[in-house]
Amino acid sequence: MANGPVLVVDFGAQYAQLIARRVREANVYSELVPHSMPVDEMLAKDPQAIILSGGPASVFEPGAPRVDPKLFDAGVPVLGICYGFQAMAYALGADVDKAALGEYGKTDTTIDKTDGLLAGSPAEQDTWMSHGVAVKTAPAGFEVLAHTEGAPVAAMQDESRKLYGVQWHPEVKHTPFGQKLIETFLHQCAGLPDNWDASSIIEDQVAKIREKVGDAEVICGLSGGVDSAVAAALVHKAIGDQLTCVFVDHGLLRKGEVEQVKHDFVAATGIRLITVDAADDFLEALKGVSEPERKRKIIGEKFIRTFEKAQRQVLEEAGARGKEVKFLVQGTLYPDVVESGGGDGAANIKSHHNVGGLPKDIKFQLIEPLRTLFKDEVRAIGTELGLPDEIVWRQPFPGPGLGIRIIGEITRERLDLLREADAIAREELSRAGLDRDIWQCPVVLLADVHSVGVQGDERTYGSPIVLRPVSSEDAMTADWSRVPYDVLATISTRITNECRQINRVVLDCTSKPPATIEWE
Ligand SMILES: Nc1ncnc2c1ncn2[C@@H]1O[C@H](COP(=O)(O)OP(=O)(O)OP(=O)(O)O)[C@@H](O)[C@H]1O
Ligand SMILES: O=c1[nH]c(=O)c2[nH+]cn([C@@H]3O[C@H](COP(=O)(O)O)[C@@H](O)[C@H]3O)c2[nH]1
Ligand SMILES: NC(=O)CC[C@H](N)C(=O)O
Ligand SMILES: [Mg+2]
Repeated sequence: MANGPVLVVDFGAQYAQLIARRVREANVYSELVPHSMPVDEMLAKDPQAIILSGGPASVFEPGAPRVDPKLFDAGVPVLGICYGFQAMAYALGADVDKAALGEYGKTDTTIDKTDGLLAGSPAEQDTWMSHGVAVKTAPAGFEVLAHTEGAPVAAMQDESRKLYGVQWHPEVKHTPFGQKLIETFLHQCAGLPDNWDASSIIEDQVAKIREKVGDAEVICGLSGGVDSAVAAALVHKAIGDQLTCVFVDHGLLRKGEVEQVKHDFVAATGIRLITVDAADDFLEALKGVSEPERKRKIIGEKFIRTFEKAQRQVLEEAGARGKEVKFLVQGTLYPDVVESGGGDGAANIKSHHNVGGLPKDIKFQLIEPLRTLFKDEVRAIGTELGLPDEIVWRQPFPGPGLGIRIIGEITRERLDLLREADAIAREELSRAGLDRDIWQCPVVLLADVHSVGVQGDERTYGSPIVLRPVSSEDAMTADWSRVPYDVLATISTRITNECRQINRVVLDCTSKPPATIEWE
């Protein structure tokens, strides 16, 4: 039997990685490949099964990506989802055309046959749909398993060839039986064992890192956050003392952060760490800049220059004078990549400093063992590696730090002010026991906005502070947290009393989408 990965073929879907992630959740190894990869190359990977993703195109239009029918004769189980399902049906000669009724969102679905792919499924169920094209008749050899008002064939299978397709999206949380369908496809239809979990990811990455690095020296950009701590622990497991972590104090950190990271990280991991004070350098380069993308690009470049400059000190501390540092480890996750426009056909929402903000002439080779994963998976790996809860459950803090939380130009005075307000908010949220309920709470200074206040019978004309507490699972979507009013009241009173220039505290009650978590 094949023992390669389950291949997820990306047709430009919003959530192709989400399919790969659901497969991992079913304890099966998966890899994402672009639809432009020739079928022979896909089959050369010895896939145990193939999932065809959704996508924006209409399969009958010129230029739409097609599937080579050869794929269906290879004896590999295939599941088509939405566009992937339509493309499969079209390639096998079915009638695929504009739907009589487009279906977007929750859709009543009738299951005609609870068998094979839909074994054990309730006869009526809600599914999440997003389609304007429909499969009108099933290809020869297939049986129809389900229909909806707009999709005469909403699910189909040919058990003898192990080919399956669904019009709906089983990968989204809003399809209640979605994960069950994916598990049935993998374990029952394709007969795959569940043998892939956090410890397999660790083993796999450790082997890959060892092979790539050899006896070279490696640095890791360490922020004290979850992602870089887990990446560092993983690389340390692979190459031990060849790794040195570099923590950059860019002047955009929160109150007390430098001391806390230095102490906690080394105490928890014993990994060698050097701290570089680069605040003057970063703040000089950011002088006069208010446009968020420019800030991000400057910060991304300065990080790399700082790592380059730190090289000599790193080699000295590592007892490796005369060698060079060839690799840079970063704790990049998939959301950083997709938001920076790095997904196949995905839009650039913001250039995360560690992906879209990197300079072109970077001379390090990157090691990013978490690049295809989501935060909750990374947390599971951190726990498996033995990192303490304080690190694994730390709230995210963006690499560009307070630099993207001052709306307007960054100055030392504004940073000091924001640092105080942020420290108060964090202290009160922790005191109220809300640390685990809240994913993170950006505190944002609207530096160029002024409003009138009255303090001590005097007129003031100060700037507002925004509180942005959110709940989330993976930062791809988020909701605003319903923090109790009395906690908000305490934070507001303390900030306006203790930070003289602030005369107003406001709450951001917007979900993501339409907003993002950070303001810039
Ligand atoms: N102050 C810093 N010094 C060195 N490297 C940094 C710093 N801030 C960020 N980085 C690098 O950039 C990467 C991306 O930052 P990001 O904030 O997404 O991750 P993180 O800080 O490790 O985790 P979290 O999302 O939990 O804050 C980090 O994993 C790390 O490699
Ligand atoms: O390391 C980072 N570099 C960045 O440039 C960056 N921008 C946003 N973030 C963090 O990513 C998550 C999603 O943020 P947004 O909803 O604001 O896009 C949230 O957790 C943000 O704090 C960043 N992290
Ligand atoms: N989400 C999808 O994969 C959509 C498929 C196709 N573009 C349709 O509208 O039916
Ligand atoms: Mg961070």
